[in-house]
Amino acid sequence: MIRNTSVQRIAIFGGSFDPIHHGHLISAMDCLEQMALEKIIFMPCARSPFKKTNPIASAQDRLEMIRLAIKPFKKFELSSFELQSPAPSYSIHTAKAFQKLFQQIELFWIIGSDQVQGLPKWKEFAELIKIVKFIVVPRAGFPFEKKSYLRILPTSRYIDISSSEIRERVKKNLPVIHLLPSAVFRYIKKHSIYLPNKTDNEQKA
Ligand SMILES: Nc1ncnc2c1ncn2[C@@H]1O[C@H](COP(=O)(O)OP(=O)(O)OP(=O)(O)O)[C@@H](O)[C@H]1O
Ligand SMILES: O=C(O)c1ccc[n+]([C@@H]2O[C@H](COP(=O)([O-])O)[C@@H](O)[C@H]2O)c1
Repeated sequence: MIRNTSVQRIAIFGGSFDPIHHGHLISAMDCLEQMALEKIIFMPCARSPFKKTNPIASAQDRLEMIRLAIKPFKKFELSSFELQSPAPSYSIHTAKAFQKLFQQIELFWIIGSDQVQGLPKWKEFAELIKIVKFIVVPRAGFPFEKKSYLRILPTSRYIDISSSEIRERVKKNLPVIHLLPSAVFRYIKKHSIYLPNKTDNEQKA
């Protein structure tokens, strides 16, 4: 493992990314620019702790879709760290591991505002907020209050796109090309992901 000795402002962007979409990419770029981050690490989870079912697309497909989506962005990186451990993926484990990787790091964790209310229920929350500060990207319908552990973008915007909408639209054979990068769209088509004939169990990670 290579150790980095300079102080860096790094954010982890954790999620199911089932699939990654323009909402994720716009949020990440807004965070990068407005919070003066050095880089953003996209961190697909095995399964989010509060979600009862596994993602529909396999871990390999979600990784590949993220790889394709972030290719044009120099400061976006991808990690398979959470996919190498059994579900669920607890952010405290990831945060501790990344803190150890760097000698001096200011670590952030990007979330949509739909996550803010449930944050205090995250595993080892008191410990987690000693390691990361959460950068909140607003989502329509999810207002939130300021807290010491939250960082709010100076100029924020709403991007009303979700992975669940995309999955539903693919199932119904409705267009989704406007909601995600075209390389991801082509990947979904080529590998027949999110089609109605595949049950959730058949498609589990
Ligand atoms: N359009 C968006 N605007 C702001 N934040 C978003 C947006 N989409 C997702 N996020 C945030 O990105 C993180 C990862 O989200 P996730 O991969 O679960 O996507 P999602 O679109 O919320 O998925 P689903 O619809 O399946 O719940 C979460 O913190 C979520 O709140
Ligand atoms: O650590 C926790 O307890 C915890 C609880 C809920 C969500 N998370 C993380 O939050 C990220 C977004 O999750 P989700 O549900 O929007 O896919 C993902 O990286 C999850 O692992 C983490």
